[in-house]
Amino acid sequence: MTGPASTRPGFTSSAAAGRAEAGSVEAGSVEAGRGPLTVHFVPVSPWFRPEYLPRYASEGAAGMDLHACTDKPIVLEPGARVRVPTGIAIQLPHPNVVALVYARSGLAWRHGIGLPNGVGVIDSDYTGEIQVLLTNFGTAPFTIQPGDRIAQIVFAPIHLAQLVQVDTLRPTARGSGGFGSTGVAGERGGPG
Ligand SMILES: O=c1ccn([C@H]2C[C@H](O)[C@@H](COP(=O)(O)OP(=O)(O)OP(=O)(O)O)O2)c(=O)[nH]1
Repeated sequence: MTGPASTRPGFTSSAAAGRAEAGSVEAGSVEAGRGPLTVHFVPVSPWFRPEYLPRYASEGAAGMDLHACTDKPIVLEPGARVRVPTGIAIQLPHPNVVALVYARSGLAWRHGIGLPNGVGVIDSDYTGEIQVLLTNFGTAPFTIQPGDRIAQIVFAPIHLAQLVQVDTLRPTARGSGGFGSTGVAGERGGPG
């Protein structure tokens, strides 16, 4: 049974997932952080298939899942790292937009698969293939099959900062305290 059609850009129900076509990401406002964002993409791999197009897996998902676009499985030994192609290159519409590649928590929890770079930052002027760096932090070899959803990509507005030197900074309660200065117990308060 098919549920009500989603109006969310980039989201397709599993029934419709296979119908997504290259170039079919919907248009919308390009204003950063203000709703739908048009992101042009081109398939750049001979192994790319329409079902590898990133999409939101649920109506409220923040990230689109990225698929491994490979011709054969990749075996990731414990401690090893690999660069997994996704088969697509994107054009971010504005310098104030960034795409961020994050781990999938299920892979991290179940298999110890994470990103050695923490978060992948896709610059607005990068037009190469998006690649996902993965490390096997677990204890058993992990096999990535072609088409597997290996990470997720989040589009976010950013500020481009201008650094201005000043003599002093505005006082705050925290001041220079950091790196655990508030302790770990439920109630806040520094150690001792
Ligand atoms: O997980 C990632 C991280 C980066 N990139 C691409 C997009 C990004 O715009 C480019 C450069 O990434 P970054 O700035 O993190 O790399 P760098 O080590 O600083 O290299 P560069 O000197 O090329 O900027 O590589 C990916 O495809 N996946």
